Amino acid sequence: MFKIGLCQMMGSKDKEESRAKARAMVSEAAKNGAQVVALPEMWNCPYANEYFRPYAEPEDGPSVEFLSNLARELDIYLIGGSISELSDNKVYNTSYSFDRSGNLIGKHRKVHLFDIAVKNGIRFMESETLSPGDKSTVIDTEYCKIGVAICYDVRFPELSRKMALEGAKLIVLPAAFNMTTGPAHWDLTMRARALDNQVYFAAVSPARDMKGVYRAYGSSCIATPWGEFLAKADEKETIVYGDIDLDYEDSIRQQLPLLKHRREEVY
Ligand SMILES: O=C(O)CCC(=O)C(=O)O
Repeated sequence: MFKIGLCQMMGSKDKEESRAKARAMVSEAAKNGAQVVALPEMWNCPYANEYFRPYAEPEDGPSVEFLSNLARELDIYLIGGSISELSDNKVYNTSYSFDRSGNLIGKHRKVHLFDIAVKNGIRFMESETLSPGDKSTVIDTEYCKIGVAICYDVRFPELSRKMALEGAKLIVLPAAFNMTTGPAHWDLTMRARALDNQVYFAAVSPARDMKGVYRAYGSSCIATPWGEFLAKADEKETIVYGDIDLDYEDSIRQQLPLLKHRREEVY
């Protein structure tokens, strides 16, 4: 059993301010006993194509160093939301994860780019500026294996299934759904990925900024292997906590052995 804390933070256009906010919220989560803490998608960059390249940093840039130091100082596992990464002149939406000593133990580049145009709703074309990653990501911790994916990645059940089959007991999703697809699909999708893989599924959004360039749906949440919400936020800045009970997960998997009943030869 361990405690996770999801920091539903309000980012800023000013990177220094975003770092200060992240430091304050991650520190509070650690003080309140969270051993694994997560930040949202693009926590230090406004969520719009025009900002991704100017805000992008290489892996040896200040934001990765900041996250590593924070994990070490607070003695926690930190899933560092996502930031804009610059590599070989390409820009990626990338999540870095750290152990208690601040070592980088995982790097996930968003695999599925968010290119959608919903009638009378949102249009967003991440592929205008971002390049996709090409790997799934499962990190090893002293508690369990943790899968990491980013936002739109949640819509592709194959990715979560792959991580579950690789042993992930918890999947953490830095995400920033919007006010069109959030109300329609957020709850359902997070609970479905938890239920169909019998994992804990934790999604961490930015808080909703009514003055910002993007209105995030908020609603950071933890769904259980039984498909229920253990905890869920509204749209305001807050920290969501939950106890990840691996014995409970095992017992669900024993009582309802979905993963064992798969018939891969049929499909
Ligand atoms: O899938 C959605 O509806 C939202 C996805 C998104 O906002 C993202 O990938 O950043």
